[in-house]
Amino acid sequence: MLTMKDIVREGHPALRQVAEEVLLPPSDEDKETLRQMLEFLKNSQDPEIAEQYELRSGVGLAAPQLGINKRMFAVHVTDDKDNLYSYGLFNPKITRHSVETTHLEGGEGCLSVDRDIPGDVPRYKRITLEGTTLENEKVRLRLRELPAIVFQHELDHLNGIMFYDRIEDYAPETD
Ligand SMILES: Cc1nc(NNC(=O)[C@H](CC2CCCC2)CN(O)CO)c(F)c(N2CCN3CCOC[C@@H]3C2)n1
Ligand code: NI
Repeated sequence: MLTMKDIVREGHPALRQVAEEVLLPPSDEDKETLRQMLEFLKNSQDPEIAEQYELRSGVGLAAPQLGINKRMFAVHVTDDKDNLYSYGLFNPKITRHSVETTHLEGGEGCLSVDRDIPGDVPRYKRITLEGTTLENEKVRLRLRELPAIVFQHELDHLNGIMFYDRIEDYAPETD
């Protein structure tokens, strides 16, 4: 099973690369890796398992965070209407997005970043994302709010972008 020791941290070159497309149909090895990533997220959201294996909780995980330079990520997140979005996706891409943006209250974090970095991370409020599932089926997802934010955070990892790259540096407010 994957644990925190498998997750690379800031400074590892994989976090700043543009990951390579996965050849389809996905190999058994790529499917196994993606399945393990999804399992990590589920484990990390189980209080007992998370405590036992000292896992930081996650709702998303991208292959570059394992030092794997491939365009694939896993998401396991529930939205405000209790809809569960649980996917392992190969070669995801955003095909449409709202002009409107949103951000996570309290900012974002990252399992590859061992420090708190405050600041709003602007994300599209709504996105349409296409990709290939673990069952090698093309899927088109229309996402909004938290799921949309999570998928955008993971897609950024496939392009070597960290959440704090998107925090605008405001001039300090003059009182
Ligand atoms: C929002 C949130 N971010 C958590 N961690 N950070 C991550 O997932 C990073 C990715 C997220 C950071 C901001 C957007 C994407 C990992 N990243 O670095 C991957 O690239 C959480 F753990 C979490 N939840 C809420 C739901 N809860 C259900 C019960 O179990 C605990 C779980 C905790 N919500
Ligand atoms: Ni991250």
